[in-house]
Amino acid sequence: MASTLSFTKGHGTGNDFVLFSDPDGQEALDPGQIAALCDRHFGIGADGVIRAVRSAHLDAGAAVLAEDPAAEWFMDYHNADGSVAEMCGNGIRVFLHYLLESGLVELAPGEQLAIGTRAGVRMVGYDPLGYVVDLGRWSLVERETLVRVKGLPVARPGIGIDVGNPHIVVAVADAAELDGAELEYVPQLDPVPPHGANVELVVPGEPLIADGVARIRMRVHERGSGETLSCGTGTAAAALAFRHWAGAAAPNDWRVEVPGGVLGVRMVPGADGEHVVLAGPATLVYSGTITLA
Ligand SMILES: N[C@@H](CCC[C@H](N)C(=O)O)C(=O)O
Repeated sequence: MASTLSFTKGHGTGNDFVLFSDPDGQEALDPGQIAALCDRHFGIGADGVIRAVRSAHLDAGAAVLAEDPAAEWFMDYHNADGSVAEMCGNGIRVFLHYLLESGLVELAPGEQLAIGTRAGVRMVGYDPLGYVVDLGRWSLVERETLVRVKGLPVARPGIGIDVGNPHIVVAVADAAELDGAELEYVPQLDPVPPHGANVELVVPGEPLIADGVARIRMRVHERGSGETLSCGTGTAAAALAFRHWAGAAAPNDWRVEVPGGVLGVRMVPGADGEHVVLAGPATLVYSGTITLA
């Protein structure tokens, strides 16, 4: 039977999402419905779907409530093809904006809110410069992957970075090579990582470092969504990979230019190890209703 869904369309630097609220966990969508909503010709069109559900009403919510009982809301994120992802850095920043605009939470500038995700609890907040998320502890994956991207002359080595979800970052030769990559096609990975990966291509800014801030350019092919205009966790992974390559002289403050805008990434000390923090704009574009098949 057909039913109606009230949704809001939002984006962070062009990485776009369909958001809806389901506080009591009554309206989980199946992968086919998610893919239909994200279809850019026959649906609303988006890189992913985000359901706002109380952690108490979701199986995956038990672990986040054990980690932090304050994590009342869970960001139930799905990629455009209907697959589940552990984390979405742009999505969680847009999610906070949506929770605030919908009146589901109250938060003053500079305060932080605990949000449940499949990667664990993440702290989010906002200030006059944008919406900010602490992506938590990151890790380097001890495995080099050979990445073949259509439009690039040779396969290149990629470095694995985990920021709650998996990424492989590849340094390409120059801006022309970055622009020439045909990222609408799925990159070929060897070996294939156990859960797949988002693939980021990066080049240094000119100059790489100015006034204590490092700048890079990035394009991304997202697992489950294809090429997107931005990927928040991807920009964090790209900055972390570049800092790894650049060595001790590299700063902890990064600006990552993506096709949809610029995001800020900062590495900060945490009680449990180094954390990576992502900041940038989050926009709600319109709200509507749609009939679900
Ligand atoms: N766009 C997101 C990442 C979304 C999930 C990703 N496609 C995956 O499967 O891991 C971001 O802003 O981080």
